[in-house]
Amino acid sequence: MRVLVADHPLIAHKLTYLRDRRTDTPTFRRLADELVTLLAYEATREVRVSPFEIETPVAATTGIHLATPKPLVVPILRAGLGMLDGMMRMLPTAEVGFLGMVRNEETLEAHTYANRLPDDLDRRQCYVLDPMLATGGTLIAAIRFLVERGADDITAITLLSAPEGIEKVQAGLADVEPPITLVTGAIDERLNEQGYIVPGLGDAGDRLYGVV
Ligand SMILES: O=P(O)(O)OC[C@H]1O[C@H](OP(=O)(O)OP(=O)(O)O)[C@H](O)[C@@H]1O
Ligand SMILES: O=c1cc[nH]c(=O)[nH]1
Ligand SMILES: [Mg+2]
Repeated sequence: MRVLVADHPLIAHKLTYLRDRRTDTPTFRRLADELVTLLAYEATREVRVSPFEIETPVAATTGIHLATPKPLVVPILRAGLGMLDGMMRMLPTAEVGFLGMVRNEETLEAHTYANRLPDDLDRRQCYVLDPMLATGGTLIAAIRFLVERGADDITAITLLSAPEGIEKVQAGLADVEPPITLVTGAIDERLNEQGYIVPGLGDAGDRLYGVV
């Protein structure tokens, strides 16, 4: 897996306010939305395009547009939904599929409770959205799901990642053939005993949806 940390002062600035426990839910949501648009710029560098003929008021020219089949954006419910609008602003014609996954707070195992994805993802480029990569269990399960259905190029976008989780994803997907890229806003210090990212931002789902 290729790991890209989007190293930019605007991203670090917005992440600082996102982390701050004093940041209220509406501001948290807005910052998550803004951050994903910045991360999407890096994450879509290799989005597939095809030539497209147009005429400007001055001359005929060849431009590009998104190739078909269109990319698939997959937010992982619940917290990944907070990144969907920002991503769709960047890729307005992409298709959206949903995966509902939740971590068991004791065992930290990821459990899939909802799947609304196309059955056939043959040759599809997929963008997985989840703000947090902690132990990595959720991302491994989500990526395996997509690969089993034929996805041939997968980019995960996270706002924060833990070093232990990145290592686990590398090891857990070592046998997976399609190229996998992780674009993240920052790699934090570590996980704590409860599997939370340190310093992190707390529970992303709770902070996005006002459960405190
Ligand atoms: O890397 P992992 O250890 O698997 O943890 C990361 C997952 O935990 C959070 O979701 P959570 O299970 O809290 O569900 P939620 O989005 O509904 O809050 C987060 O949004 C990731 O999906
Ligand atoms: O720090 C963490 C780890 C998992 N899920 C979260 O929402 N936050
Ligand atoms: Mg949660």
